Formats: sequence, structure tokens, C-alpha cells
Amino acid sequence: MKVLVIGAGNMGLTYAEGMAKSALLGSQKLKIYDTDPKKIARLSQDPHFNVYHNLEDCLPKADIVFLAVKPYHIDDLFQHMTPHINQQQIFVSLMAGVTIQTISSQLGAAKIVRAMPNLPAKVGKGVTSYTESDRVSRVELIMVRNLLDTTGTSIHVSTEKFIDASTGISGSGPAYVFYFMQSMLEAALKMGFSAYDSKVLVSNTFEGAIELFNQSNISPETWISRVASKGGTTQAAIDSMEDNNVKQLIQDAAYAAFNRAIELGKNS
Ligand SMILES: NC(=O)C1=CN([C@@H]2O[C@H](COP(=O)(O)OP(=O)(O)OC[C@H]3O[C@@H](n4cnc5c(N)ncnc54)[C@H](OP(=O)(O)O)[C@@H]3O)[C@@H](O)[C@H]2O)C=CC1
Ligand SMILES: O=C(O)[C@@H]1CCC=N1
Repeated sequence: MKVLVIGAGNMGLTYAEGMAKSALLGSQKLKIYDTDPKKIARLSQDPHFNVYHNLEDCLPKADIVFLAVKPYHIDDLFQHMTPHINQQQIFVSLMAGVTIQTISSQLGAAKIVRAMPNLPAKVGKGVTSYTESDRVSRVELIMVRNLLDTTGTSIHVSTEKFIDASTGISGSGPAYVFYFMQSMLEAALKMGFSAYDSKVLVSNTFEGAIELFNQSNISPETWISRVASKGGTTQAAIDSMEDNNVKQLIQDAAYAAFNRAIELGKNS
């Protein structure tokens, strides 16, 4: 199976690394295409990849093509791609917002999978939602899923609405978690801890809480009640968050990302 990744940035390179290190490509090296000469030079040193700076040299020979450029790059990119594609190729878009209809009409492709990954894919802990156009067969979809799963786990969703929704939950979600971490780190520093101790306190608190959550069927709400003693310190913190409507504000943020994904789709 010949796989090409277009766009070797945060997400494209992460997927490229996951797929290249798996056994799925057989003896084929993963192909990467990017327009940045510095990236091309750096990646050319990596034995896992065949790196290209001309679409005509890599695109016609690819079976599966991952699209990992920013949504605003597609006009230019698709224009250059169109003469070199064929109707048997499968295009897997990792781009936020860009719809199957846009890819089909602007690129002229038939077999399209739209996916929403997230950055923990870098450490094999990503989660990707995906859905497909009518022309993608079951067997082809399984092949794509196997590739997606080289970076973590995936869920199939029935419509593109859920791709936009998962952008608001898991695609952008790691940034919400980092925002919370940053806030806790700043509080620890203000309380007088060193940067090192602040990091140890915060990262282990996150890691421990995730482990507890993952190893049980207990809801976060119940776990909160197990941390909080009546009239104690945790209750003071949770009361402060409730008074400030923090839960609602986090939900508003997730919806802001969801809505922005829909808007990006309309603008592309
Ligand atoms: N980052 C994330 O956590 C997530 C990102 N995504 C999606 O992944 C996509 C890529 O995002 P991200 O990896 O963060 O972006 P990056 O900017 O890190 O990567 C995009 C890469 O594509 C290159 N590029 C730009 N134009 C072209 C072109 N015409 N042909 C080939 N390569 C090109 C860029 O080069 P240059 O730098 O020179 O412009 C860059 O190397 C986006 O559509 C985003 O919505 C989805 C989920 C999570
Ligand atoms: O911020 C973005 O638009 C992309 C999509 C999800 C995460 N990063």
C-alpha cells in the first residue's frame, strides 16, 4: 500500500511517523510532500520516509493520500493536485471544517474520508473520529481505520456533524486541558513553589486523576465527591468554580470550537 502525506506539520508528521513505524505499509516507505524547503531537507535525513517537493512525482502513484495542510491552503493545493489524481485513490482529510462536498467538488476526488485527529497522536494516545463518502467501500474504510489507529484509537461517526462536534471536544480538547494545567502551574508558582516542584505537583495530579478515571466506571462527579470532605478544602474550590460558572464556560468554549469548525467549512 502506497501512502502519501501532504503537509508535514504538527499533524501530518505525527501521522506520518505513526504509519511509517507500523507494519501496515509493508516494504513501501511512506511518502511525504511539503512546500517548506527546510522541512524537506530535515525529513530527507529520516530513513522512514521518501520526501518529495513535486506533486507530480508522488501523487499519481499513491493509493491513500492524507491531507494535513491548514484549511486556508486548500485552494492553492487542490489546484495543483487535480491534474495528478485518479478516481481509485482514497483521500483522508485531517483538516478542521473542510467538508467532503468541498473536497469532492474542488479536488474532483470521489473516495474521501474526513477525519478529526488530536495531538496526543504524537505519543500513540490520539483519538480520531472519521466518516466517509459513499464511494468508499467497507474494505477501504477498514484499511483507513488501521492507518488511523497507528496513532492511537478511532471512532467511526455517521455524519460530518459529528466530525465538527468532535473538533470541539477532542480535536481542540488537548488545548483546554493544557489551559487548565497552565492555570494550576501559575497558581502553584504564586503560592511559592519552584518551577520544578510546580510541574511535579501538577503533572502527577493530572496523570493520577486520569488513571483513576480510566481504571473504573466511576463518573468524574463521583470522583469529585470522593476527594471533597464536607466543609473541607476541595468543597471550597468546587464552590468557587460553581459560583463562577466554570462548567458552563468550558462548555461554551467547546461549542465555540464546534461552531468555528462549521464556519471554516462554509468559508472553504
Ligand atoms: N494541530 C492539531 O492539534 C490539529 C490539527 N488538525 C488539522 O490538521 C491540519 C494541519 O494542522 P497543523 O499540522 O497544526 O498545521 P502545520 O502548519 O503545523 O502543518 C501544515 C504543513 O503543511 C505545509 N503546507 C502549507 N501549504 C502547503 C501546500 N500547498 N502543499 C504542501 N504542504 C503545505 C506547511 O508548510 P508551511 O509551514 O511552510 O506553511 C506545514 O508544514 C489543519 O487543517 C488542522 O485543522 C486537526 C486536529 C488537530
Ligand atoms: O485549531 C485548529 O483549528 C485545529 C483543529 C483542531 C485542533 N487544531
